[in-house]
Amino acid sequence: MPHDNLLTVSDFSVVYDVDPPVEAVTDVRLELRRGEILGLAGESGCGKTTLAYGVQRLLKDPAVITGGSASFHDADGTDVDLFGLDERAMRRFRWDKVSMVFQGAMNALNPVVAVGRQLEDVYTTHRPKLSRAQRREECGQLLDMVGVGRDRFRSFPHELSGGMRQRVMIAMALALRPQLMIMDEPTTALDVLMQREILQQISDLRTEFGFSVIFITHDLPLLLEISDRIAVMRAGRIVELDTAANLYRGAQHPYTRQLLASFPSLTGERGDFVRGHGEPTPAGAQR
Ligand SMILES: Nc1ncnc2c1ncn2[C@@H]1O[C@H](COP(=O)(O)OP(=O)(O)OP(=O)(O)O)[C@@H](O)[C@H]1O
Repeated sequence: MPHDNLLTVSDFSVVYDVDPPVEAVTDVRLELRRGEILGLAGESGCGKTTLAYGVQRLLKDPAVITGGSASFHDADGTDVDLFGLDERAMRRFRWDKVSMVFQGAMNALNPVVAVGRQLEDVYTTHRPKLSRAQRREECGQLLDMVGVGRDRFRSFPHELSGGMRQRVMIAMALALRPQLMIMDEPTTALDVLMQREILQQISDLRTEFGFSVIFITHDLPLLLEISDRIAVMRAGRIVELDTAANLYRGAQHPYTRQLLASFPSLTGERGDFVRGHGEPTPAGAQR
């Protein structure tokens, strides 16, 4: 039986070794459940990206992991100590188990290669045993799943809108069926309608495939809608972690309340945080 959690992070700390040193993440404890969408909220500079990249050991100098551990509970029943793997094993782990979609990802596509071909390359590199026909079929399915459509296989990036290109990147992130997807402001550059459609799709795909998502954004109203649970970070620490519904209805920490109150769409006329008609419904509130 696989562990209920996918990832356990304990007492994790990261310092940027500059003068004076920046304590970007301090003593973070986090348990990510299998199949959940966990939102990471907090103001710019509070350490969200450092935390998400740090547990995958993707940070470079001057970042120094000064303490803590991270354990990945693989669906096959094994526990992987992320800070104990050598570089090679870590690279393989990142490809097989985790994938990332970030804000500018859609601009990372090669402009002179058709998007389907770029998707196919993921399989050529990482699933060399697949036949060409199998690869093509997988790519077609993926393009359909993310709402691009397999008929766009031969399109070049410039022939697709930003939203479509970002969907192609999501297809790539899904290609190897990761257990964890880390999304860092993946829809921030897109218009609201496109943003909504993509988020709905991510949520549906998560239900279908059972992967977990760590979703990073400073857009708290959006997190309330799509997350199962939300961790609120401030100055490198998680100050509150609860279901979206509980945070929305009764945040405990003054900073969380302050953060909620800073979004006009969540506040009343006097700027208080209130619940009312037409407000976004937190994901967890419907269950
Ligand atoms: N290379 C670096 N050198 C020094 N300090 C850094 C470096 N990268 C980040 N920091 C600092 O570490 C802290 C956390 O930054 P981080 O990018 O993790 O925050 P964030 O919450 O993801 O912010 P944003 O939403 O703006 O991306 C900030 O104070 C930032 O200035």
